[in-house]
Amino acid sequence: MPSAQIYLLAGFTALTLCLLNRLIKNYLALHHLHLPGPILAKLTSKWLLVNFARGNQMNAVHALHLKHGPVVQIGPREISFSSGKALKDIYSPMTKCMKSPIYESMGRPGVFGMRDKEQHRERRNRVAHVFAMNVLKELEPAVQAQIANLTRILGECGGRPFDVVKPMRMLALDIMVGEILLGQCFNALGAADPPYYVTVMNYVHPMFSIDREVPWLGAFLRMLPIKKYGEQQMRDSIAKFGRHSPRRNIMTKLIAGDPEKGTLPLPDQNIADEVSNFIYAAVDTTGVVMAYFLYELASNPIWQGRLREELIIAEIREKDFPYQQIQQLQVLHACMYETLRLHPGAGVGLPRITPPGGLQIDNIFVPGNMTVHTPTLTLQRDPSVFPIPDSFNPSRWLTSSNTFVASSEMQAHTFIWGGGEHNCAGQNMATMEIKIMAARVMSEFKVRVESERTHQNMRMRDHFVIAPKGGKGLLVFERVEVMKD
Ligand code: HEM
Repeated sequence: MPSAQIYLLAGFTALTLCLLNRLIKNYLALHHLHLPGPILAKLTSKWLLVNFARGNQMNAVHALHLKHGPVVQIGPREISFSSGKALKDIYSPMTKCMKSPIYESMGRPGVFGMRDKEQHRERRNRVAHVFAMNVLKELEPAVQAQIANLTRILGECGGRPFDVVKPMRMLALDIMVGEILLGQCFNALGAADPPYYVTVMNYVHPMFSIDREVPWLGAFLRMLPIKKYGEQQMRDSIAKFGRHSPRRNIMTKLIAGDPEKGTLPLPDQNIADEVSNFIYAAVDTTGVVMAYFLYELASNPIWQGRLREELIIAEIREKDFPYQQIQQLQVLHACMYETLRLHPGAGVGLPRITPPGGLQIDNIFVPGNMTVHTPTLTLQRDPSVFPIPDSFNPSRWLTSSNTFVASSEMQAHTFIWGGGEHNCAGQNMATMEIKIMAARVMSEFKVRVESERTHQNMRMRDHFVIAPKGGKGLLVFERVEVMKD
């Protein structure tokens, strides 16, 4: 009778053969294309997963493009393209690519995670009314009040170093989730402890992608309280205000539907799902971009000066910061675009799957069911389109008479809000918040970086959404002298 060692050896050999078989299959999947890329990435998707888990996917892929050019293989069945042509092939409204399965693990089935094109189109139409410009107008007073709260806190700091990272996230939470989504104030900005589900969100980001590779962890994800958050908030809203409340927030608007267009409200469960996903889509993206906006202005006093000059000429402060006018400011727009070029909320490629019959992408025929993407960070730092790409230079977006302009090449290499049918539904809301914040803060304060440490801390990492590596960024805000006639 064979001994236990022989069984063990047989088991080990079988396992090794299985693994080898898998690695060889992986290696051969795209071998005929002879693409550059790390050998490990061609053998196993764990190369990308490890980089993701370390918050290093965006930087690792960017480094590969700098080394190898516009096409690199980053997984056995995964290719990253960095040209404007590829961007069009993968993400245009007519593309045959669809969102990759990873989106199904990003929260609950809502407009963000829906992969089926028909289903997505129907849902997007059903929620579109809450993102309309007239809704923005109604929401402006609440946004203004929250940002006035920020400038009050900055004033109270009295020139002491102020960490912009956590407060900007809390501000986005107060505005996006509190005021805009739910119509109730969290007062997270300035609170000693953040609301509980912020802590949960910190874990959710990395878990999403781990769920892609280690599906049993999905079971754990489904147990997190963030999943139930939308439901509780919706029940509270209906109990407090009824189903036909004239109150101005997205929750009440979703519950009421869009009577003007005859759009019926979604079933309650779907509303809860959407609200839960909007929280994910809205808070960290807007919060981190605002933090980087202040950081870039602090690092570039010349642009701070030019922006302040524009604000003074337009008498924005005297007129109490009306968004209708802030919206028209060209230097402000250029500064915001330049911030988003360098620090796109989502800097990694947004993963898409090629159609079963394959697809020609930037002169390469990619077989069906492969993951393809265009990393936003790399695209927006293409030196042939944006010279000296790592430097903050809003003048690349401005004519000599300070009019915002983007050449067709620049447009083709800008992917701040995603594209095609999946472009960001909340981009107007985010823009309003970012611009009012910058206009109010720059009208009242001069800002500078505290020390070299700030630059180190603000270097970027990402877990789909970008974040500062050091988790904080100390800036010093000092009141601007108000000129009197
Ligand atoms: C600076 C802030 C923001 C940035 C940079 C940003 C960026 C993006 C990007 C790149 C996408 C495309 C994702 C993909 O295709 O995988 C997206 C989608 C989306 N965003 Fe935003 N976003 C921001 C703020 C917001 C806000 C405030 C909301 C409000 C709820 C929002 C709601 C959404 C939704 C619902 C989608 C999914 C759209 C769809 O697939 O139909 N975003 N966003």
